[in-house]
Amino acid sequence: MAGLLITFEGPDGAGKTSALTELVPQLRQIARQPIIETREPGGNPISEAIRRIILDPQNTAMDKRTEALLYAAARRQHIIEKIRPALAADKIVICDRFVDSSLAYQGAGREIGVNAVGQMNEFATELLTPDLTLYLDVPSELGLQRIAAHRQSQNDRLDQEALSFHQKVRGEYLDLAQEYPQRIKTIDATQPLADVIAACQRVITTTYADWFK
Ligand SMILES: Nc1ncnc2c1ncn2[C@@H]1O[C@H](COP(=O)(O)OP(=O)(O)OP(=O)(O)O)[C@@H](O)[C@H]1O
Ligand SMILES: Cc1cn([C@H]2C[C@H](O)[C@@H](COP(=O)(O)O)O2)c(=O)[nH]c1=O
Repeated sequence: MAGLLITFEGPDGAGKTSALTELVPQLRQIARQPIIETREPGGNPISEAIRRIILDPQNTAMDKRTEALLYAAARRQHIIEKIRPALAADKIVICDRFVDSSLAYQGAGREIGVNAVGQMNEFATELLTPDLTLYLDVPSELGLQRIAAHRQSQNDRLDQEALSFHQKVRGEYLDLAQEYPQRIKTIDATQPLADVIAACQRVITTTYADWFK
């Protein structure tokens, strides 16, 4: 058995972090293998340091290709230090964001091009692809409203982007979900959080029934 890589994706404010906070402990109770929860950019000290640089609102001078390279560099280190060893040990890795984020945010949002960003990530990941991706879909306006309503600290550099940027990001996620329907399952994240969590759990446990009691 090789491990399972399950990723969560969505526009800012879709509720991935909120959903995972409740979902992962629930899944741990019924999983037959250990679950590793992690996130991108981040997941280990080097990648978390890169995260701080990328998201720092002071870094207004950052070029969009520099940004894309930094996300890919953080991802590479994350895969080497954490994801690959966990998969090799047959664990279930649940990751908040992965390559689809780069395709949506840098490829479409920053208009670098989805193919160019995809190629760069093929180099970084050596083609490691999630087994399953849950895409939490919300209209960009709602995602941004949620962030504004619950803001506890200064917005990060990407949260501060214009609505049109976030709309391009969501548009690319919707295209990816159409292109890869076997891997990417769309969850309506405008529902109450409890329903979003239940829907995610249902998709994971029915798709990988053998992995759960
Ligand atoms: N289904 C929901 N209904 C209403 N509010 C929600 C829902 N899901 C999350 N929220 C609220 O929206 C805000 C953003 O949620 P969260 O931080 O989980 O999103 P996220 O997808 O992780 O966003 P980001 O990628 O920007 O970190 C939080 O304050 C959370 O309480
Ligand atoms: C992995 C990845 C992330 N992003 C963006 C998406 C978000 O705006 C931030 C990460 O913050 P979160 O609160 O942890 O969701 O970074 C991106 O643009 N490209 C990527 O590859």
